[in-house]
Amino acid sequence: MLEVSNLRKVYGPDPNAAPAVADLNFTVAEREFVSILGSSGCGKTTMMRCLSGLSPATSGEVTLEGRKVDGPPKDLAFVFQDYSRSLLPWMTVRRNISFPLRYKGVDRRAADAATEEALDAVALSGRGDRYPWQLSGGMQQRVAIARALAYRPRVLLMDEPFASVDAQTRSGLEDLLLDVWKRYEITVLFVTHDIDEAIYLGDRVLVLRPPANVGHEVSVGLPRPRHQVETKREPEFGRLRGELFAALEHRPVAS
Ligand SMILES: Nc1ncnc2c1ncn2[C@@H]1O[C@H](COP(=O)(O)OP(=O)(O)OP(=O)(O)O)[C@@H](O)[C@H]1O
Repeated sequence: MLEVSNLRKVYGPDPNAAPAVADLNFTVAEREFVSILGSSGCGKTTMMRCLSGLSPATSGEVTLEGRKVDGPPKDLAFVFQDYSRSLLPWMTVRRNISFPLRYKGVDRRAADAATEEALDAVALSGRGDRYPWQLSGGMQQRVAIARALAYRPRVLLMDEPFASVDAQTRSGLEDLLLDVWKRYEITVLFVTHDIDEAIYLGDRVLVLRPPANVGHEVSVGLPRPRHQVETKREPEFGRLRGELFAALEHRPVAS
């Protein structure tokens, strides 16, 4: 459903300058969960901005269900790392979630219903009247996820969304994400620095090498539903971790 073909992105006016993304090709199937790993500065955020239509590609293209992405598609939502900047502090949690829906033209009743359902999905039903700054970091990130879900996207792009929360909150958010991914039947692209998180969540893991292109790819055959302790104890989990670690280090990958 999502196809990236020969994507290239060069910042600045000189097209011959070093690209942030070059020769990037991959496809994502409907309802697939694809994790993306890559070293710092290799171009992951740039790639996500091109996929979301927020940043124009220098060449190549991204298509979503056969249609070229040349601006933010209405079927797509994104959640970024910095929730403190993505939520509007002067609006209540409920308004933060419903605002994009109203902006999209959804009528008030439907927007309110979608907002309540999304709040419930992220276990924040009782917090709709709070302001973001009255919530913990993990709760704020759940609001950002609820906002994306209420929007009813078919594709969800997430750029290191759990990087700024503590380890325990993070595992809770991972399981919440897997739950809503299944329930809402969405397609997810999830950028992370964390090898374990990439394996735990994904159907597939892509390793980007600078300038962002797919240097290695693994399919994750671990059964679902996944379990934070049991899944990570599986020998296959350990094998994948070793393979991805070597791929990130640009070492030959043992098969
Ligand atoms: N707006 C910009 N203008 C110019 N260069 C940029 C801009 N944004 C990013 N870059 C450059 O593009 C390259 C890739 O950056 P990008 O933020 O996409 O990497 P990343 O893999 O997401 O990094 P990190 O994991 O540290 O967030 C870097 O060399 C960066 O300096």
